Amino acid sequence: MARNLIVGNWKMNRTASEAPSLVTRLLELVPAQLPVEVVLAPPFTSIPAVAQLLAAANHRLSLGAQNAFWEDRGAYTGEVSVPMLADLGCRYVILGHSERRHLLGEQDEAVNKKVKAVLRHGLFPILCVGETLAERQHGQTEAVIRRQLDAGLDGVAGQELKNLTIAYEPVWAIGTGQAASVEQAAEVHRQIRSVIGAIGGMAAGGAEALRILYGGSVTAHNIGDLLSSREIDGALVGGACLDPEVFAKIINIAAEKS
Ligand SMILES: O=C[C@H](O)COP(=O)(O)O
Repeated sequence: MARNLIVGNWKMNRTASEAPSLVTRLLELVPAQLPVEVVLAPPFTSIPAVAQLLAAANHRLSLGAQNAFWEDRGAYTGEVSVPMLADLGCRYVILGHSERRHLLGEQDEAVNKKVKAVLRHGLFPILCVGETLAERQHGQTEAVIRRQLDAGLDGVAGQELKNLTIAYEPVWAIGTGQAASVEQAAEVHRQIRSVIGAIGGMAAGGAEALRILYGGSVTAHNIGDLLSSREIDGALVGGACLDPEVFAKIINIAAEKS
């Protein structure tokens, strides 16, 4: 498994008719074999179109989703289950994104059920955690991260943690153009590693293999510096992944750093 992981979270952007031009251009710009793992996470409606293009191009890019429900099937209007995503070829599922927590009221308990459902079906959850600006200013960053990890991973067995990726996304850095500094990100990544180490009952350093991504205003200009820190194992990219030229630059810089 490649150490670095770059995930493009399209959020609620691009229709299914618009998706192919973005992906086709990206595939032209990025080599088929990469020393870095790349995941495209389009909206649910574009997943089939993107899956088809990736399969036809025989490219090693993976597919991800931006959310999933915890039950497999049933009367849950508007929800999409993990088996439905697996059936479309999704490998990763982003969970607990701050936009879902803050704009849609998603609670830790729901995030936890989703993490467990994704693991149960053999897919890979990307659990997002991060503090607001007010929480950082009040010195609560570590406590917030610890709460989100403890609650989000409640009941997850130690051996399942190897399939988990964490994305540290300070809310104040998302879509603002003001990314966290490498030092700020690395400090929180160290805290995350220590919390996960404790949850997994690992000895000190045992959580070293855990992949922790940074997200929040990642660009082609700052990805190189971010990945120079050994604490940062990749990026969850929002706005910049919608421009194939920029996203390809990010991927190619990450490949050089791998
Ligand atoms: O999931 C991606 C993050 O929310 C970051 O978004 P951004 O790169 O537009 O700041």
